[in-house]
Amino acid sequence: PIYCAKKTKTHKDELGICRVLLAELEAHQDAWPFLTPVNHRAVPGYRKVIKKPMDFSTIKEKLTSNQYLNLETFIIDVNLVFDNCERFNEDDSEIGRAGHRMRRFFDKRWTELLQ
Ligand SMILES: Cc1nnc(-c2cnn(C)c2N)n1CCCn1ccnc1
Repeated sequence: PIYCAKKTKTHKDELGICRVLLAELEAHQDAWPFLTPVNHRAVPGYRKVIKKPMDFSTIKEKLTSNQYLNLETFIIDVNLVFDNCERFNEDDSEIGRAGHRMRRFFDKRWTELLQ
């Protein structure tokens, strides 16, 4: 059609996309470092270095308690998981590599879902 309005997504549509994306992140084989909050009592330096801890279970709790205004605020929290991982872990480490793989997977999936 000549006139093609950009279909705006309702809040419900966006939250549906967040649920799909989070389920895929949690199911990913490289998700294991990010499934639950880092135990900062057991990980020296973590609380000092990482000002805003974030993990997939916390994101799920925020999603189910309607704390995300839109897809963007959800994406900000997911990226926080990966940015924290990069800050605290060497690129050439098990957890560092898992973080890079998960970020690449997430970037690919949300751009696909938004097309
Ligand atoms: C996420 C994340 N970023 N850094 C760590 C971590 C935890 N301990 N150490 C020495 C790190 N560098 N994590 C959490 C990884 C959670 N984990 C570790 C083994 N199974 C889950």
